[in-house]
Amino acid sequence: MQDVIKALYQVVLERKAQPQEGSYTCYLFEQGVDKILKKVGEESSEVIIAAKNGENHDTANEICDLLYHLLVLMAEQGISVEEVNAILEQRRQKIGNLKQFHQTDHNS
Ligand SMILES: N=c1c2ncn([C@@H]3O[C@H](COP(=O)(O)OP(=O)(O)OP(=O)(O)O)[C@@H](O)[C@H]3O)c2ncn1[C@@H]1O[C@H](COP(=O)(O)O)[C@@H](O)[C@H]1O
Repeated sequence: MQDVIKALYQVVLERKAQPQEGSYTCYLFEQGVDKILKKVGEESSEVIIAAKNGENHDTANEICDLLYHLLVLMAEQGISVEEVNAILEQRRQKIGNLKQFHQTDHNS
């Protein structure tokens, strides 16, 4: 999934640098941050509705729409995939260490 996200983010960055006719990504950049935020909000709601309906395939599709719009938001704000990755990795290690610490604490 990480490779696909990186590849999609590259396309989004390319669209930002080189506007193309008929590109939805370029349309979002032209409209600006408020439009991108509105789409992130809409797509989040659609994920919630699909999940409540219990249709996993629909939910997965809505998650893809949300991820795409989040990547557009990241590009608009100048946040790289590597930055998000690094934060997730730090949390994974920190929370993993904390769990280990509590387990050792309980067992001693
Ligand atoms: N992953 C996506 C992706 N997910 C969703 N969408 C678009 O997001 C839009 C969301 O649909 P909506 O009905 O909510 O919105 P709308 O009514 O079309 O438009 P507005 O509400 O924004 O006015 C649709 O037009 C989808 O085509 C995407 N558009 C592009 N991508 C990727 O971005 C790449 C570049 O696309 P272009 O920029 O269009 O060349 C593509 O190859 C894809 O990989």
